[in-house]
Amino acid sequence: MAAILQIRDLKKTYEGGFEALKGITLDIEAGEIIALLGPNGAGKTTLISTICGITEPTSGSATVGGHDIQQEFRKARSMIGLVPQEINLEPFSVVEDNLHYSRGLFGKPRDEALVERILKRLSLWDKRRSRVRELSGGMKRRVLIAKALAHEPRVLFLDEPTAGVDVGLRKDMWETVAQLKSEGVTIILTTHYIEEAEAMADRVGVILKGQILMVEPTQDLMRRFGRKELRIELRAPLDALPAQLSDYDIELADEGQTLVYSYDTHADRTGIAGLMRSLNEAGIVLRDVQTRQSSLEEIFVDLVSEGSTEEEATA
Ligand SMILES: Nc1ncnc2c1ncn2[C@@H]1O[C@H](COP(=O)(O)OP(=O)(O)OP(=O)(O)O)[C@@H](O)[C@H]1O
Repeated sequence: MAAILQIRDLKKTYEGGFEALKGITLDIEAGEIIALLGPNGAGKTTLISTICGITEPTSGSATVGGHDIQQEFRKARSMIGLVPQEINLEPFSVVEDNLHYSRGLFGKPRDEALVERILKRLSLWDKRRSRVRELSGGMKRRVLIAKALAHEPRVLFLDEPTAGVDVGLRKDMWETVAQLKSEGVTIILTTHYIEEAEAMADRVGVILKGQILMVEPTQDLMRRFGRKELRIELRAPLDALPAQLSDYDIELADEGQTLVYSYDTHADRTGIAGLMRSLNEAGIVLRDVQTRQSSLEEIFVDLVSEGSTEEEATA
């Protein structure tokens, strides 16, 4: 099946010559959630704005449901719901009017039942007659999502949906997104919160300086780049590593009180059994052991710093 969103060598140079997108190519399958991760200024918003027709690409192309974003703009755009980073709602507007109005803009007939479903799904039903300015920040964000869904898009862009939202509401938002996915909506979200990508996304795309560094299933990314650490707390501290341990990728920490052994989570053999035997032979007595998997955050920081170094090296 063809990808619902196909992006081909998309470039954007802003007036003044700044290259915000340097050739993005990406396929997104129907029904998946993809998180675009990248530091400030990486080009995430520019990518979304270009696909949504807010910004003109300098070159390259993209299709949504087979419709070219430039040649068939209206068809492509009607398949997209956009939840912008900024809360751009009219403060005096009534919540439900935003949905009816947005549907109208896309030339779709008024549909009370649909608006009711969307508002209920986003826990906004009892606020339907409230004015936007009376709502909390988190509620306003939900109105933005509700509004973006009013014309029944198949693809939803969420540009930093939980920026400035407290932890409880953030989890709430994740549940909403998971529910939308279960209804077949394709979701592309940008985020600074790595845990958000980890919790929600099927795939993660890392964007840096207008380029996609990599796109991988979230689990694969963590397995491939993630390392695990075995931290062994010792009964008595060591001054130096004994010779029996010289073959292991091992370090002393906590002033000799802890041995830290790093190993590949996807290797056939972790070497842990051998290490335990060697410790025994060396007469080292253990007090406690713990394992720790590197987080997506650490992987991301590594990837971004590697990406910057490579770019500098080739510049
Ligand atoms: N209209 C514009 N004219 C010139 N430069 C722009 C314009 N809009 C964005 N840029 C620049 O393009 C780069 C990418 O910006 P963009 O907003 O796409 O990044 P981002 O990855 O979304 O960042 P953030 O996470 O901070 O939102 C930035 O360096 C920004 O200053």
